[in-house]
Amino acid sequence: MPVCETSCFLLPLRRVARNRSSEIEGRLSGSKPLRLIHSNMSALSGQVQTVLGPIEPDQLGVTMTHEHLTMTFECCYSTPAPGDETVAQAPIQMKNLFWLNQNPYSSHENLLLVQETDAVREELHEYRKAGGRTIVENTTQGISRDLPCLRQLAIDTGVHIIGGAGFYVDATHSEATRKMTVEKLTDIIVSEVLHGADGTGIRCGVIGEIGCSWPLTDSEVKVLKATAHAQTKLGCPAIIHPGRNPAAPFEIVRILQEAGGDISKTVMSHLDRTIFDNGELLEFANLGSYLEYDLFGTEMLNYALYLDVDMPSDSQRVKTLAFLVQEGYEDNILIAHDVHTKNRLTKYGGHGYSHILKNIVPKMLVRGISQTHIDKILIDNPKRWLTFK
Ligand SMILES: CC(=O)NCCS(=O)(=O)O
Repeated sequence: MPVCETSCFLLPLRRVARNRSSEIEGRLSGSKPLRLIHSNMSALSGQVQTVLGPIEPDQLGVTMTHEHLTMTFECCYSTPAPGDETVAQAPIQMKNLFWLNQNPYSSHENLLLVQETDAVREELHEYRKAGGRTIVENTTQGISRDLPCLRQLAIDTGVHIIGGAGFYVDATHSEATRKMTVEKLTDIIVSEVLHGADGTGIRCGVIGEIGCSWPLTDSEVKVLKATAHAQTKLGCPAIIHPGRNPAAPFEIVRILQEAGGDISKTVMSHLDRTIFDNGELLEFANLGSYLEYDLFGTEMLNYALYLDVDMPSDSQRVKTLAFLVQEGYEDNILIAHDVHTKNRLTKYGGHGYSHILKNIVPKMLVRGISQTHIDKILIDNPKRWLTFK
């Protein structure tokens, strides 16, 4: 298990060599052949790849960079506290919603966002009305990725949806995945972007969310290296789910860098529940990845997936964003809700996919984050990240 001492997290950023030739061929939606002439150049260069095909970056508009529209999260089921078994097994109902919001991972039913496509479709219409245009759907192998469903939702709602290539955390890796070499994993990720995933022909437009535990497992390290190799070949965006420890994002960046990854096109997700010290946050920000606060709407006392963590409130998240802007990192910030359980949907009394646009943006303005900075966070930064090199 590669556990790293603090000193190895402080390696300087390295420039990635990007001039190796490659002869990889792929096919764009509708069967146009795609040839990678140089390692980081393809027919996708300068474009963004949605589940309906490539689009111009200017079409993206307001973008949530970390959501799920259909997935299962049974890998993170948490046994209910003694005495809570009955409520945990009851169908979701009004009188249980407070309990559910405090214990979202202790109800099996709540972990099946996959059952809520109609509700999600309605929410996407609301999202468009609120000014939203694009969603990056981060569901990867292991948590029931369903690209045909994403494609249908994009057609039904007009929201641009970008699918994710690669693998979630080790607990969801199959034995076959765990046995794969880095080269094989790289081939799979590259193919999911160039040819389509899960035998569908629907192409992913980002790598990730790539799942990491704390400590990292051997299989996760291989997937990280494969992510870096695929990114080098494709010049594409990547997004990482770090393990629940402040050292995790540093270690992951080091592994990606050493494997030739492009940190400037990589998002570190879930910083809300990962790095709490402002000094440490600035140290991490200096490494050059995008800094994602993607748990907006999640407010709970006991975070069952790691009880040591005090989950911040939305007000505290906004305060951290204001701090990062004040420190000059406005070009690196991304935000989202990471809806991944039923209780987060408005159908179940949750905040839905429009909470940031309806409630958080006004709060950001009140706390001194200017409209120009908000536009960077919601439009310009996602566009830069999602555009293939
Ligand atoms: C789907 C997913 O990975 N969500 C993240 C949940 S966590 O609590 O931030 O780890």
